[in-house]
Amino acid sequence: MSIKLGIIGGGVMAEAILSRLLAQQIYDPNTVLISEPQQQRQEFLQAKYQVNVTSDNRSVTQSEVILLAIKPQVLSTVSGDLSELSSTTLMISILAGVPLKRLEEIFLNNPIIRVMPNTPATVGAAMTAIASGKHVQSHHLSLTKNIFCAIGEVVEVSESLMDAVTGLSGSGPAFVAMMIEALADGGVAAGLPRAIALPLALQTVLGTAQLIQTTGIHPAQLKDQVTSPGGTTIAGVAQLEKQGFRSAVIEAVYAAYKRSVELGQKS
Ligand SMILES: NC(=O)C1=CN([C@@H]2O[C@H](COP(=O)(O)OP(=O)(O)OC[C@H]3O[C@@H](n4cnc5c(N)ncnc54)[C@H](OP(=O)(O)O)[C@@H]3O)[C@@H](O)[C@H]2O)C=CC1
Ligand SMILES: O=C(O)[C@@H]1CCC=N1
Repeated sequence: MSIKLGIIGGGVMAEAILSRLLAQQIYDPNTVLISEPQQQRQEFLQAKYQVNVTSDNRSVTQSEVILLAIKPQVLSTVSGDLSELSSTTLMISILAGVPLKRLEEIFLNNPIIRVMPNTPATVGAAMTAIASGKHVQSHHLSLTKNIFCAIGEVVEVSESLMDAVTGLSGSGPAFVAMMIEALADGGVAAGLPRAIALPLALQTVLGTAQLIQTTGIHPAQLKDQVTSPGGTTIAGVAQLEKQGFRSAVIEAVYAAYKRSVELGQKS
């Protein structure tokens, strides 16, 4: 069977996307080829997902779609392997920071779409932003939306916003995971067994996100609703403000954005 989806780099994000695409039957495993240097990782991916694997990036060049899922730092090395690329292959890059302009210098005539998904892809709850390059036609965009709608929500943005997207929703799962961990630690400090604290923390974050999403309430209004006069919540809120919680989160997203810009300049 011919290869429809070639993936270069079989790491964390490739697996997060692949697992969902196969579960949703967007691709048959026979039609997927992953190029990955580590033999142990190849064997793992082949055994778990029944996909084709290789260590030779050149084997992927005739795929209908190529998902570039390597680190931005190895793009130059990988581009040398793709000199025989078919000009009809749709290139989808999830590389943080790397601009379309740079990708179009490498893959001269190919349609290229810059995409920033996130790891909740594994459970179909990703947030993905996409920006199209100059050779992209409507059928390329439809194909890309079809792929990324299968792993969660999709938004089309101007490329100039992609580094900011990367700082927020690309890196965001790590920040939220730290918040969940810290909430659970707080519960443990207050005497809860960890086995109880973690599910409480998790459901609190999940439920709050659902509440804000479903009702459309502003986050500040929800905070006010929870905060009884002279009560427990305002005592906690005062501590968060004293410790610079909101500022820390803002600065985290901004630092991730700046790093995305920097990675693009180095690519
Ligand atoms: N992790 C995330 O949450 C997100 C990541 N991204 C982007 O996705 C990309 C991949 O990130 P992530 O999955 O976290 O990284 P990983 O390091 O987990 O995956 C990259 C994979 O590429 C392999 N690789 C290295 N060199 C080559 C090569 N020359 N040819 C083919 N494969 C190679 C690596 O192998 P080895 O380990 O042996 O080096 C590794 O398995 C990055 O560009 C990142 O910016 C985008 C959104 C979210
Ligand atoms: O940390 C990184 O560079 C990648 C990009 C977005 C999430 N992870």
